Amino acid sequence: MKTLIEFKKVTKEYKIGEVPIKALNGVDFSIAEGEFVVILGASGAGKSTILNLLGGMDTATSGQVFVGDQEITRFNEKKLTQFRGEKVGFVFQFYNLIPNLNALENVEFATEVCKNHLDAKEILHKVGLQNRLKNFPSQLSGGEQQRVAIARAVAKNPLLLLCDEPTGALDYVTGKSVLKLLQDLNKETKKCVVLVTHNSAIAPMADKIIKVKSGMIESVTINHEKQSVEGIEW
Ligand SMILES: Nc1ncnc2c1ncn2[C@@H]1O[C@H](COP(=O)(O)OP(=O)(O)OP(=O)(O)O)[C@@H](O)[C@H]1O
Repeated sequence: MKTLIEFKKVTKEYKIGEVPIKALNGVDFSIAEGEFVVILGASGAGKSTILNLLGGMDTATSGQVFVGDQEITRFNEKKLTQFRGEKVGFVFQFYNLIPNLNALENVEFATEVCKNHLDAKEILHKVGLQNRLKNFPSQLSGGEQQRVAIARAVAKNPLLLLCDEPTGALDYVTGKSVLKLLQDLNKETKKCVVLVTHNSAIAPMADKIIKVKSGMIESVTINHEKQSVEGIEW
C-alpha cells in the first residue's frame, strides 16, 4: 500500500519560561493510505503533539512531516491553514460543535471552504442522525454530538481523519458505538483514521498500533488480526 504519512526525526520543544520541554524527541513512523491507526501512550507521552503536528495545528521544532506528496513542515502559515481546512478532518474529545448552529448547519459550516466536500445531509444520515438535523448541540446527547462532529469531519472529504480521545467523554456503550462508526467509515471510505487514546484495550481494532513513551516511539505493530469493535471488551 502507498505511504500517506511519514514522520522523519521529528522533535517538538515547548519553552515555558527558561525550561524547555521536549514533547517529541526524534519520532519516526509511517502510515499507509486507508490504514486505521491507534496511537497509544500514557498521559504526557506526546500523543496529542503528534496529532497536532500531523493536522497542521502546530509546527515541529525539527524533522520532517510528509502527508501525501507534500512536506507539510515546509508550509507557511497560509498553506497550513489551507491544509487544515481542506485535507484534515478533526474529531475531539469534547466535540467542539458551534452551540448556536444546528446539526446540519454545523456540518455545512465546516464544508463551506472545501472544494470536494460531500453532501452534509447524506453524511448525517450515514451517522444515524437523519431525524436530528435541526437540533442544536444542547438538544443532543454526548454520543449524538460526537456523531455530528464525525459527520462534520467526514463531510469535508479529507485526506485523513484525526481523532483525539473521541470516546473520552462518553460512557462505555456510547463510546463503543462511536468507535464502530469510525471503523465502519474507515472501511467504507478507505480514509486513513488516526486515533489517539490511552485505552490500550481498543488496539485490536487497528491495522497499526503506534506506542509512544516519553516523546519517543516505543513500538510500531502491524495487526494482522484486526477485530471488529463489537468483539472487543474492556
Ligand atoms: N502548548 C504546550 N506548551 C507547553 N508544553 C506542552 C504544550 N503541549 C504539550 N506540552 C507538553 O508536552 C508533553 C506531551 O504532551 P501531549 O499533550 O502531547 O501528551 P499526551 O500523550 O497527548 O497526553 P494526554 O493523554 O494527557 O493528553 C507534556 O509534557 C506536555 O505538558
